[in-house]
Amino acid sequence: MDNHDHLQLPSPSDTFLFADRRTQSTFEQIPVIDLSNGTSSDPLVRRALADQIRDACINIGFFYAKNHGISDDIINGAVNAGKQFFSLPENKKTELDIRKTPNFRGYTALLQENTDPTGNGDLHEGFDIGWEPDFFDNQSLEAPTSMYGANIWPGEWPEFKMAVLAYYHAAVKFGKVLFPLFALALGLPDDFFADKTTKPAAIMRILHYPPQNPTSANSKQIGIGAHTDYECFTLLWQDKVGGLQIQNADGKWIDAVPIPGTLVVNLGDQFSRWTNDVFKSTLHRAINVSGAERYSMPLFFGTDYNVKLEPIPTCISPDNPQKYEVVTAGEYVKSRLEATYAKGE
Ligand SMILES: O=C(O)CCC(=O)C(=O)O
Ligand SMILES: [Fe+2]
Repeated sequence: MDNHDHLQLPSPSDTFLFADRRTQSTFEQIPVIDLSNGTSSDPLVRRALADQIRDACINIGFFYAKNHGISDDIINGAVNAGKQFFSLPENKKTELDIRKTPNFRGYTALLQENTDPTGNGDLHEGFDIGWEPDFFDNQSLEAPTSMYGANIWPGEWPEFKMAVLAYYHAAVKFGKVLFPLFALALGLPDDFFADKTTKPAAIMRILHYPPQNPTSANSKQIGIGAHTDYECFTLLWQDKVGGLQIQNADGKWIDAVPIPGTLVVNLGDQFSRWTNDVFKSTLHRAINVSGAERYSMPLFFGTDYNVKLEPIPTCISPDNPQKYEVVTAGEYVKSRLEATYAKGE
């Protein structure tokens, strides 16, 4: 006997037809999910966790993950490295201009990005890194597409690289805990995404949002314009300042207030495509009217470049026919990134 008698595994007849479970919920709150058992092998524990994740994904597209296992030291190391980097003179930062790299790595200046196509540029600056083969194994630095390949780093500053990579590794590791739970949440085998995330397309950013005048908060220039993310899911660390907002089905902006010790997890458009919109990639934006500098660190976790974003059969029904043409994950993200950076050219 164990203490899970009250929990039931789904019987085969319960096999979810997710297409019929989509909701248009008008959420006001974002749930907090405790991931301390995220790596448990107990099927009942995993099922219970996956059920919470499924509810959040179907109704909201966002949740807070607590007990994610990334230490404060690692988080603070990366944020502080970012703060120091952003305080460098502009010409030092633009030496690493993201538009000079073929694989979207490096520095983005204020207003250089335009995440909402109707906006006039985003009021943040950023520094981006991504997956390099050496991070996880000894494969050669073959670059099958321009999305892979080396990062660029500020010269003669090894501490910066170490601190940022330490967070990167830790966040990727946590992402690898979540992928099987998302699979379970979709009624799929635990390892459904394993062979699709061998070279994970995981771009990490450190973002700096200078404060903006509250009276301009509805203008076309905000911290990051309204958008959905491009990959499967995003892990976002945010500081205590606040400013992230999420739109519910009524069009109301709900504050994703900072909760210390948590990461915000939100779904992106790769997952909308896998699930034919059953899992929501919810519109969000950030506006920093706090008067203080704001820092955040998103990590966008997608599948390997060549994986096709084919809808999962249980997410299709006569009432929810296939919505998206099948494209590869990498080409999809690349086209979205190109559009985001087109403004500053
Ligand atoms: O900084 C934030 O709170 C949100 C960042 C974001 O939405 C993004 O980078 O896609
Ligand atoms: Fe986002």
